[in-house]
Amino acid sequence: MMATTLAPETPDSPKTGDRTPVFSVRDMWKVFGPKADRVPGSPDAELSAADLRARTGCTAAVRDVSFDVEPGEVFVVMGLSGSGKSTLVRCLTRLIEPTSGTLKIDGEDVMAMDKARLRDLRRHRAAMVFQHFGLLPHRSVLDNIAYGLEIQGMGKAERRAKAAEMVEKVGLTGLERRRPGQLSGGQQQRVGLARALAVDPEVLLFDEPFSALDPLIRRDMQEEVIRLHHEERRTMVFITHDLSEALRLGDRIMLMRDGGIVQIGTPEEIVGSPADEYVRDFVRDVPREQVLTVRRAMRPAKSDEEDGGPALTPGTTVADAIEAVARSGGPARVVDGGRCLGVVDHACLLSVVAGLDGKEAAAA
Ligand SMILES: Nc1ncnc2c1ncn2[C@@H]1O[C@H](COP(=O)(O)OP(=O)(O)OP(=O)(O)O)[C@@H](O)[C@H]1O
Repeated sequence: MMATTLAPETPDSPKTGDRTPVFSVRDMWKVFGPKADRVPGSPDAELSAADLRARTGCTAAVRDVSFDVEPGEVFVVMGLSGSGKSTLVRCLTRLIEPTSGTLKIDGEDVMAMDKARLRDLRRHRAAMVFQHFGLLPHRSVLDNIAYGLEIQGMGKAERRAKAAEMVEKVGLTGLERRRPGQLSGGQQQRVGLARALAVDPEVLLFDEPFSALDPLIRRDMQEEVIRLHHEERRTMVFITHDLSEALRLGDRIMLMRDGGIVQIGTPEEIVGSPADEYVRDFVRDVPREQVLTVRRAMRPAKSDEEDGGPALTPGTTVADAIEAVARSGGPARVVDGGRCLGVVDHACLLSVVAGLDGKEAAAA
């Protein structure tokens, strides 16, 4: 069994559990190699990746994976190269056929879908944005964006009008007539994004879309995704091997290693309560004060502290709380819906930064 931690509900993260998940994955395996379907459920399934390869010639790219993607969340799949991210996300629309397990979209069994239904799923419900944008070189920006609509059979005038809307949405106004070769990498990725958005899919799947971009443009594109997400609340599954990208974008992060899940949690849970040494190592250099919040740092308020001092929401980062406490010179209250949940002072903020908050703080 893989150790998985499911995120608890918090006021700042999308609610879980009260709606049908967009994707629901259970016990999924994808094994490449000879007689791959014999591996799941057999004693070989317990072997390490290297031993499995040596004994059977098979690679378990996805290993007994179970998780839900909730409506409206940005769900980040993170892991080192070869950990199984791309294979897993391609399995979600059966671009790669899972070897075993169950898979549902909005409660509907994806494994039972016939070819026509699957085509419909990929065209209308789950659009993919790739690292290599796959743009058509001889078509204009506008026609590239309209391409998915053309495949859907939409008439020319209608699809161009829709594409023009998307041009504006992703900040490409003025570039509609250009060919992809006349655009920068970041602009080309915006075209890829606009093309995926144009079909108005329920969920966007991003496969390392920004890894070829230089850092400043990458940052721009991340902000674009965050802005779009805030505007539309569209569900997004985002693959990256970059931890800072995962922390910036993810409502929840699923960390993979050797095809399995090591931990699923909010950025705060991953950084603040790593599931094991592997995760701890992964997050070692993360500036904790920028990810952890006062929810984790606070202590109970004494009776004379409940009314005075600055008020912070529970989602305030420790970095912002340090500034508030330094300015006021005294403790700050953590207030939610008019109720004082606790206070943060110099000592508790410092212990979070120093990584001394540990289990007692989480329990409190
Ligand atoms: N068609 C295939 N046949 C055999 N093995 C494969 C195939 N595709 C992927 N693999 C193996 O499955 C494992 C997971 O690969 P995958 O591409 O999903 O990882 P990834 O985490 O997306 O890596 P990267 O970040 O480098 O893209 C790797 O060991 C890879 O070599």
